[in-house]
Amino acid sequence: MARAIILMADSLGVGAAPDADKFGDVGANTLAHLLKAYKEEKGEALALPNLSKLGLIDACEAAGGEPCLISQRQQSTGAWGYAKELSSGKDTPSGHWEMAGVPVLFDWGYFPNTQPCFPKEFIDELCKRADIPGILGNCYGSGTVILEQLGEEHVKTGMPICYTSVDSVFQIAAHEQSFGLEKLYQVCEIARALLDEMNIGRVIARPFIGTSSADFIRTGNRRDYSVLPPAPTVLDKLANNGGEVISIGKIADIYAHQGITQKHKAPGLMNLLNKTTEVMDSAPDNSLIFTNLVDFDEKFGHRRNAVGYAQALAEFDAFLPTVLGKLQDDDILIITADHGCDPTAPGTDHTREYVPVLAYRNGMNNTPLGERNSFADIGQTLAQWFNLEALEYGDGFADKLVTA
Ligand SMILES: O=P(O)(O)O[C@H]1O[C@H](CO)[C@@H](O)[C@H]1O
Ligand SMILES: [Mn+2]
Ligand SMILES: [Mn+2]
Repeated sequence: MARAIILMADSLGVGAAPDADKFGDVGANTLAHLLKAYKEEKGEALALPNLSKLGLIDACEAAGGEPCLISQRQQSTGAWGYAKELSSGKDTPSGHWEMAGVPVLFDWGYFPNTQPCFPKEFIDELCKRADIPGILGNCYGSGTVILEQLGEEHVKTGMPICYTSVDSVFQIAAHEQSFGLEKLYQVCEIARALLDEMNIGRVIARPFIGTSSADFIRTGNRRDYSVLPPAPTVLDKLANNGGEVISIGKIADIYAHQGITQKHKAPGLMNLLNKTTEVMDSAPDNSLIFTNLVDFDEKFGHRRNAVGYAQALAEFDAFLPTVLGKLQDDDILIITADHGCDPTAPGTDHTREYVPVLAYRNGMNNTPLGERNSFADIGQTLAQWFNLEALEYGDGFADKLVTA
C-alpha cells in the first residue's frame, strides 16, 4: 500500500541559494533568521522537537551555514537534505511545478516597477470587458498595506485594486460585499485570458471584508488562476495511472487543476493540517495527499513578521506527532518548501533559497541526503515510490527510504 503525504511549508527556505546574488537575496535564510528574531524578542529559543527529529535543523545548518537557535533539539531519525532550484523564478508555481518534476526554465512575463506598472491597452480592455469604471493601485505593493491605502476608495468608487510584485502576478483586491465575490472572480477570469499572451504566471483574487481601513481583512476566499504547467507533472502521471491525487489548500489552483482527483479547501494552518490527517484515514493505495501550508508565506513571510512565523512553525511542530501516528508502513511523509520569504530581509518579496527536503517513513534511521540539484528530486522520488515511468528531471532517492 504505497501512499505519500507532502506537507508543503510555503516559503520555509533554509539558506541563500548559490544564485541568490541574481535575485538580490545574498544572506537570506528564512528559518535561521526567524529563529534568531524569536530568541531576541522572547529571550528564549523556540522549541521544534519534532521538526528537528525529522532533520529540518540539520538540513538548514548544512544548507545555510548558520546556526539555528532552537531548544529541545533532537537527533535526526529521517532522511534529510536540501535542494536548490533550477527554475528561473522564485515564485510559488515554479517551486511547486519543479518539485513535481517540471522546472520552469523559461522566463515569466513581469510588470515593470513603475507607476503605472500595467500596460494601458490591457487595463482599458479589462475595464471594458469587465464593465468596471477603472482600477486603483496600478503599482507594486504589499496586499495588506494596499488595503489600508486604497480600500476605502475602492468601496466608494467600485474600482478594484490591482497590484503586482517581483513575482509574475496580477493581483486584484475587492470587497466581498460591496464589489461582490463572484464579480471579483469574473474580473480575474477576464484578466487571466488577457494576460496569457504576456506570459503572466498567475492572476490572484484577493477578496476582503471590513468597514474601514482600520479593519479591512482578507478572507479565505483567495483564488489563484495559474497558467498550465508546461509539461505533465508527476501528479498527472499518478492520476493517469489510476492513483488519487488529493489537493488540500491551494495545491489544485497552483497546478491549474491538472492531475488532481480530489480537492479540499480549509482556511488556516490548523484546519489544513486537520484536513490532511482526516484524509490520511481514508485515502486508498496509490494516493498522493498534497497539502500547501500557505500561512507561513502569506500571513508571516510577506508580512515580515518573524515572531509570528516562529509561533506558527511551533504549532506545526506540535501537530506533527498526529501526522506521524497515522503513517502506514508504505507511506512516506515529505516536508519541503517552494521558495524562501525571509521575514528579516528588506522588502516583502520571496527570497531565493535552498528548500528543505525531509522524507520519513516508519522505522527509519538518520539518512543524510545531502545537497540536491533540483526540487525535482522530490517528483522523481514519488515516481519511484508509485512505480511510474521515470520523469525527465530529478534524481530520486526512494532507495534510501528504508526501514531499519
Ligand atoms: O502582498 P500579498 O498580496 O500577500 O502578495 C504576495 O503574494 C503573491 C503570491 O504569492 C506574491 O506576489 C506576493 O506579492
Ligand atoms: Mn509560495
Ligand atoms: Mn508568496
